[in-house]
Formats: sequence, structure tokens, C-alpha cells
Amino acid sequence: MATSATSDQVLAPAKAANPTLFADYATLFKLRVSTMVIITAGAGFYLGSLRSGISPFHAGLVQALIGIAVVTCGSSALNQALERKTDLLMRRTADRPMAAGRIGFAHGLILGFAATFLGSLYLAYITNLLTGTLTLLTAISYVAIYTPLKRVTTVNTFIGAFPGALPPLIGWTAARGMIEWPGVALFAILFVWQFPHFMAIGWMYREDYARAGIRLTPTLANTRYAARSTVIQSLFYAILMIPVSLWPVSLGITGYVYGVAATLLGLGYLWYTIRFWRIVHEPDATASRQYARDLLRISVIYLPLLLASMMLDAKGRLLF
Ligand code: HEM
Ligand SMILES: CC(C)=CCC/C(C)=C/CC/C(C)=C/COP(=O)(O)OP(=O)(O)O
Repeated sequence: MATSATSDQVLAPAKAANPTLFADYATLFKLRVSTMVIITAGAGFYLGSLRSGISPFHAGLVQALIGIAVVTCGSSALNQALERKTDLLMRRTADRPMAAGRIGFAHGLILGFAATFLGSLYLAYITNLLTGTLTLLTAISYVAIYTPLKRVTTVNTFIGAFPGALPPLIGWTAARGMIEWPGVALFAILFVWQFPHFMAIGWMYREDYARAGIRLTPTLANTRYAARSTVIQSLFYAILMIPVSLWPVSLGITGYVYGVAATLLGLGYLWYTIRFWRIVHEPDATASRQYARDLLRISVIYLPLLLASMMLDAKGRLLF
């Protein structure tokens, strides 16, 4: 079981720093994760536009992505407002602006609420009601369901995978105005992709997470059991990733060239997940952290490459 946090365990941040307000906002808005969220939403919009036989490159794309970006940043700020105390207990997050007290609670909360609600309203107005509602529900499930559950049950990551997977479907509905199977296929791809991604992260930072009382599979008390469970779940989803990533081919939105690329990329992702198996035999070695780090790196390379190949081989006319 994960150990619970106590106030005397507050950590010194990993790096002593004196960031500017600009740098603090970048951390508050989780710039790297949010950028990837916007890329996935952009892919959904692009494919949806081609399905409609219109060029994806028009003002609507930029407007939709701005709206989605604003809500994503807002929900990241709200997530950090809620987690400012547990963030202070983890080396990875102790220097976050709200945890470290450089951005006040009210400041983060007002910014987060304003961005989340105004961004969703803007999306409803500029795209369609479905997209605005879906985006708001994504933010609510991330902030109000997944975030509190992190300290309650290891199921939190399964639940968090829903808001994580919705952005490409949101991109699709922004272009098409309705939920359709290709949009659902994009959701499924993102959903499955996340498991090896966060299992690797959970393993890398398991001491941090356990110290803060955050319940991820890798933080379970029996290290060998935790390692085995982490790897089995990661392998299950990495294997599933290959057929799920081929779904767009059978739906006719991409061609066979994408099918070949998706299979090769999927095998690469699976290879790094199989390599991650070694944590079962050497759970305490520094090497085990490296296998996890490599899997995390591959996960964030695999996803944009998969989406790029899907977009390059998408069926439909590209009118600039
Ligand atoms: C339940 C689902 C997820 C969890 C628990 C999770 C957790 C995390 C955590 C804790 C990190 C920080 C790792 C570090 O600082 O070393 C991270 C990094 C990252 N995540 Fe996720 N994530 C999830 C889903 C997603 C989704 C849906 C996306 C985007 C589509 C995403 C994109 C990224 C990116 C781009 C990074 C940066 C990696 C790097 O710094 O090299 N994640 N994730
Ligand atoms: C369109 C829209 C509103 C999208 C928002 C969805 C979103 C930001 C999903 C991110 C995926 C996710 C559950 C990350 C969890 O990291 P964490 O928050 O547990 O990571 P941490 O430990 O670094 O805080």
C-alpha cells in the first residue's frame, strides 16, 4: 500500500531555481503535456475536415485549437491548485509554482476556472455546442474525478485515461459536429497508448508517489508484485495498441501505407515495453529506472509519429 504523506516530509526541490512568472506559467499550464494534447486534437480536426471534403487549413482549425489549449491549460492549473500540498512532497513536483508558493492559491484557482469555463464557452460558440460540452466534461473529469482519486485508488489512472483520450475526439467533433466511429477510433488509440506511458512514469517516480500517498500500481508495497503487475498491464496495452492503431484503416479514413507504418511503430513501442519486463528481475537497480525512462521517451515519440503517418496517408482531398 502507498504510504501516506505527513507535513514533515516536505522536500527541497530537485533544482534550486528562481523562475520568472513566465516560466512559472509554463509549469502551471504543463506546457509539454498540453502541447501533446493540442497535437492530438489537431490530428482529430485534420482528419474530420478531410472526411467532410474540406481543407483542414482554415481559421476554424486555429480557433478550435486555441479554445482547446485554453481549457487544457486551465484544467492543468486547477489540477495543481488541488495538488499543491502533495506536489510539495514529491521531488519531481516540489518546485511547481503553487506548491512552492510563488503563485498563490486564489491566483491559480481564478486563472484555472476562468480559462476552463471561458475556453469551453468560446469553443461552444466558435465550433459547436457538442465540442464545448465535451471539452468542459473532459476538464471536469480530469480535475474533479481523476485528480482526487489519485490518493484513493490505483484505478485512478484508468479513469484519468478518459480525459487523456478525449482531445482527438474533441478535434473531430469540432470539424464534424458529431461523434462518429473514426473519432471514437482516435479516442481508443489515445486511451490504450497511455497505459505503458504512465506505468513507466509510475515506476520511475514510485518513491515520490508513495511518499505523497498517490496510488499508482508501481507504488504497491510488495516491490516484486508491483513490478510484475506494472509490466503485465503495460504489455497488455502495448499488444492491444497494434490492432487498435489499425482501426482507422478498416474505417477507411487512412490507407495501407499508414497500416504498415502503424504496425512497425507499434512493434517498436511493444519492444520497449517488453524490455521494461526486466524491472521484474531487477526492481531495485538503477537500470530498472532507465528501462522505464526509455519507455516514457518512446511513448512520447511514438504518438506524434503515429498521428503524423495517419495524417499523411489520410483519405480525402487536401485543398489549401
Ligand atoms: C492517466 C494518464 C496520464 C498520466 C497519469 C500521465 C502522467 C504524466 C507525468 C507524471 C508526466 C511527467 C513525467 C516527468 O516529469 O518525467 C508525464 C509526461 C508527459 N505526458 Fe503524460 N500522463 C498521462 C496521459 C498523457 C496524455 C493523454 C498525454 C498527451 C496526449 C500525455 C503527454 C505527456 C508528455 C508529452 C509528457 C512529457 C514527457 C517528457 O517530458 O519527456 N500524457 N505524463
Ligand atoms: C481538453 C482538455 C480539458 C484536456 C485535459 C486533459 C488532460 C490535461 C489530460 C492529461 C492526461 C492526464 C490524466 C495526465 C495526468 O497527469 P497528472 O495530472 O496526474 O500529472 P502530475 O503528476 O504531473 O500532476
